[in-house]
Amino acid sequence: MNPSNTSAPADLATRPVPSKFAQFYSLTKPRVVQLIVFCALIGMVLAVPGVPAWSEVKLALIACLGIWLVAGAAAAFNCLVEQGIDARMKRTSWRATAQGQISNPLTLAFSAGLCAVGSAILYFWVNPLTMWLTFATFVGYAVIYTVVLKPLTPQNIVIGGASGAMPPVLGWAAMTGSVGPEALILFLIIFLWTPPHFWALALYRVEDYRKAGLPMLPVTHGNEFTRLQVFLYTLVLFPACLMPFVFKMSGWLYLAVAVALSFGFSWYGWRLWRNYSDALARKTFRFSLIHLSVLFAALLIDHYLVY
Ligand code: HEM
Ligand SMILES: CC(C)=CCC/C(C)=C/CC/C(C)=C/COP(=O)(O)OP(=O)(O)O
Repeated sequence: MNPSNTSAPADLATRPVPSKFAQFYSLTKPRVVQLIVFCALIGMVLAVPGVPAWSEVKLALIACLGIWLVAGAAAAFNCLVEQGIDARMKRTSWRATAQGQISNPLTLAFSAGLCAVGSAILYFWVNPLTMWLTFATFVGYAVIYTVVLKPLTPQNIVIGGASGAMPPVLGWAAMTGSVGPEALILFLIIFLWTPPHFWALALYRVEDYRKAGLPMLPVTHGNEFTRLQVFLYTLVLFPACLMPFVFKMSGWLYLAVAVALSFGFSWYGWRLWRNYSDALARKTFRFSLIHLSVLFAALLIDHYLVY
């Protein structure tokens, strides 16, 4: 057992131990990675004008698999590195690595295995550019964000967010063998979305982060400053979300959805800034997930309506 799990909350003791498969699967942070792969898929869809040929559908599915495996590997590596921190935080103390249910060599082998298989799929069945960009994203999140930036600076998630924003670029590269300006617009949207997404959560989890000794913005700069940053980022994100329409990547349906979602997110940001409660911060975090999922789904639907 990992000695650090002595500080885990008491209710963990009463939880049934998940199966080995479930333990390994949860290390890949499945829900985050699902949205990541979905964003990559939208990059693929927008890269192919009109209705795709069967060969393009197959290529997209294979690329999704490769990106999914490497993203899961990055998440598992993060769990390995952060097991001590995870054990100190209520939200993450249940993780198999924090609980000492999976040994370090096994977690490392799992992460390396997923990364190797995913990279091989991308290299041989998609294209080398996508493999290298995906591998760079792995290093960006697993090493630069997790190991270097997270314990160092409250701007960790702003800089580290660049790796989370890469999926549409990976998707575009998978279908075209290049990186188009349209993919960079989608990158910009996720890049600007990440700070309000994460800081809304960090606001109501601030005690977790304080206990873990991590310099997240609400710990280093306080609640009020972080709320202002959340609000300002939702405002800057607003015009970025309109760019796909402005640059003719999408039509009126997307524009309507983007305006509604952006008003919604800014409205949450404004209310959070003016009148803080943990409940509202939690709702803002949840809305961030709806915002990105529905925005990208609108790009997908619009793409096939327009063509
Ligand atoms: C450096 C960038 C990011 C940071 C620091 C971050 C942080 C977090 C954290 C701490 C959670 C956990 C919430 C919880 O356990 O209650 C979370 C949840 C989530 N994040 Fe992010 N995130 C980032 C980027 C992204 C990106 C790029 C995506 C997708 C494109 C994403 C999608 C999600 C989803 C779907 C959840 C919900 C997971 C669940 O309900 O289990 N995140 N994020
Ligand atoms: C190859 C590829 C596409 C990689 C994608 C990288 C990736 C998984 C990005 C998502 C970002 C993420 C899970 C942040 C969680 O923050 P955290 O690690 O600070 O959260 P925690 O406190 O829950 O560990």
